[in-house]
Amino acid sequence: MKLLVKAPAKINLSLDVLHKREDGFHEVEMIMTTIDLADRIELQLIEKDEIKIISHNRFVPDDQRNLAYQAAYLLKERFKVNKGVAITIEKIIPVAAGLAGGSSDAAAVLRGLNQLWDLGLTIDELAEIGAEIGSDVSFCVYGGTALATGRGEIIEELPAAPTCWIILAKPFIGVSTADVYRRLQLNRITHPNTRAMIEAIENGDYEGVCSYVGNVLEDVTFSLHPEVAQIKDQMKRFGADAVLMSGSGPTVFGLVHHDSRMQRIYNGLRGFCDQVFAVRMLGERHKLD
Ligand SMILES: C[C@](O)(CO)[C@H](O)COP(=O)(O)OP(=O)(O)OC[C@H]1O[C@@H](n2ccc(N)nc2=O)[C@H](O)[C@@H]1O
Ligand SMILES: Nc1ncnc2c1ncn2[C@@H]1O[C@H](COP(=O)(O)OP(=O)(O)OP(=O)(O)O)[C@@H](O)[C@H]1O
Repeated sequence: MKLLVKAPAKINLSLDVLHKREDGFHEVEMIMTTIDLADRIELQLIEKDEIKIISHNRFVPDDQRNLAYQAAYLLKERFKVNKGVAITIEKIIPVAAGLAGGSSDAAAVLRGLNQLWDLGLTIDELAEIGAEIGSDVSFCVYGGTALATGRGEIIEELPAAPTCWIILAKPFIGVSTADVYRRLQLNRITHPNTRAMIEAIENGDYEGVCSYVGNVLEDVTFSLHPEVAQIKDQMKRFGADAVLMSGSGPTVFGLVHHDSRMQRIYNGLRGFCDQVFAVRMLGERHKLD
């Protein structure tokens, strides 16, 4: 038996850090939304009682370091499943890019194996299990648009953000999320206005969304990799309505309303970025069926 599951990337429309916690993680307030840039995951039941990862991307581990493996392992152990699965990952989302590629693969495996192994878990239960794998996995289990708090695993659904083009530009570098959080200087933060962003989303106010984007991790990554700040400046100069780094970076995204301007920015960036995409937001939560 075989199942195909989509694993969409996320962007952070805003990312605030409130304080550092006793457990070493940071207390965050993030507005996240899924976008139409997705890995494709194929799950196939196999005879042998093992978890097999197949990926043709040299940056993606094919063993227990893979978050998709960890998702399958958690379900298998917890629910005493004695069936094997082969997980083939067709990687479309850039790796270590701030787009939650690995987390989304793990979330897709949780949703898919819930079906394939007939576990009958609710989406909330899957999200709770996801939090054991990584802070972004719970959000990825749900998808859509949400406020994420705690270390990122407490999810409150929001209405879909006003629709527009998302232009993504990733320079040829990877960023370590742990390193960026470690270097963050909490006393130097200018906090984004998360409440105003939520209100703008609830009112379908595109200009409001554009004016309240903010990410406190930007300055850390900019100081480590000045080319990320340069891409942000370029995208602004080409005329994006709002520009922000996603997560811990290095991917920078621009919000753009008009098709013609999207095309101009896309063409302009392709000259000097490793990867450039123009996609839409997904808007809707995943459905379990
Ligand atoms: C930057 C974001 O991607 C924004 O969505 C997330 O906050 C990070 O999510 P993630 O990559 O799933 O993070 P995890 O795999 O749970 O953690 C990676 C490392 O980032 C740091 N980390 C992560 C989340 C958080 N709220 N505080 C942290 O300090 C911790 O050092 C942790 O060891
Ligand atoms: N399924 C996977 N896809 C990609 N990378 C994975 C996967 N599983 C584990 N990894 C490892 O995780 C590291 C970070 O990759 P990932 O693409 O998930 O980062 P990210 O998009 O920055 O994540 P986030 O936005 O959640 O911080 C990679 O360098 C890779 O070694």
